[in-house]
Amino acid sequence: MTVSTVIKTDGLTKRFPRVTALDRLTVEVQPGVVGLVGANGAGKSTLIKILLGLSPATEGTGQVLGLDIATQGAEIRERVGYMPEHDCLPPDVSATEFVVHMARMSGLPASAARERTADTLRHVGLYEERYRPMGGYSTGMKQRVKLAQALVHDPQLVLLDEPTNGLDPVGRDEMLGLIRRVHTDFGISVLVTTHLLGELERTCDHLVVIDGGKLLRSSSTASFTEATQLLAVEVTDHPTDRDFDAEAVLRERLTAAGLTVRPDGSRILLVELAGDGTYDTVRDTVDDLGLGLIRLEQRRHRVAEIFSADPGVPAEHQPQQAQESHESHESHDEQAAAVPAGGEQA
Ligand SMILES: Nc1ncnc2c1ncn2[C@@H]1O[C@H](COP(=O)(O)OP(=O)(O)OP(=O)(O)O)[C@@H](O)[C@H]1O
Repeated sequence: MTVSTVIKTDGLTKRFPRVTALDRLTVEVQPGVVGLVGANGAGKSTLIKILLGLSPATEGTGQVLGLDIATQGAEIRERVGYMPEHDCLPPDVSATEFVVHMARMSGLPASAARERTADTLRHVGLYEERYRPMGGYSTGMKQRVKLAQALVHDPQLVLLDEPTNGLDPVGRDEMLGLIRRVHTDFGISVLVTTHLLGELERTCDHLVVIDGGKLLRSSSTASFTEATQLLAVEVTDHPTDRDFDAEAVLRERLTAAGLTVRPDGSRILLVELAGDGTYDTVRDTVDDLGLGLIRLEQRRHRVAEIFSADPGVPAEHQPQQAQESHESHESHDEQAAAVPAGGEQA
């Protein structure tokens, strides 16, 4: 373990009477924003509770910030913030009262607790509302309070369990921005869980993917989303001929030029890259046909592919990609990037 390692587990196992929630999980997490990816029931919440020393492992060992999860739970919780998945806020108290209380529980003196609470609530974007009872808060406001209480004691690491749950696309984007800033503005490391993959691709430096309690892969986000050998091509309709099937004719011409082409949905063609000349061939063919180019871009891999590529992962274990794409207000280009290299919509 290097000095800067924030989380390290070795053979971590958690067995419940009817299910093995974690199965010999060995993983190391460095500082930064790290996504813990897995479908519902993959073992994410169980791992977080074990890392906090709140639930004992059945087998295996682990350290958080160099502290032993089996014997130093209290020290870990002093240095780590935790945002639980479920609604845990008392409805009759205000955000200020609640976060001050949590700060006092973490050992801050009264005046420091009040000061830190005001700063932290401002940081997460709660202003006048912070004096109102939380029972009347929207889901987005409640998620912000939960984040604030995780940050109020100035931890070195925060564990955020599904922080975007229940939020609409705008709320999700705001929360993801906040999470990113927790690291960039304050240098706090973040381990964030979600079953929405696109979110993590945009927010995290590194991803740990688990399924059925087992580690599928742990690597940088960039290595999950590296470029494929496919060009996505989208063209305009013919300017004058309404009956001209632009995609079909273009496909025919590109194939005749020696390229391998297949359709991807109704408007996009996927062209296999065969050297640098492929770009020129596509551009010239589109131009010859009197069409305009809307898109000519190299496809990137998606995190979702690790699940579809692993035959051991049944369909019900697949994290949500499609639902997210439909709900999200990503730009047209990002939507396109949501289509895996295999050609089918995830
Ligand atoms: N206290 C418990 N007793 C028995 N089984 C449990 C307990 N807690 C979790 N499990 C089981 O362990 C497995 C992993 O659950 P866990 O909550 O860690 O998954 P998760 O990845 O966090 O999913 P979710 O996003 O749905 O919370 C599931 O099959 C779950 O039913």
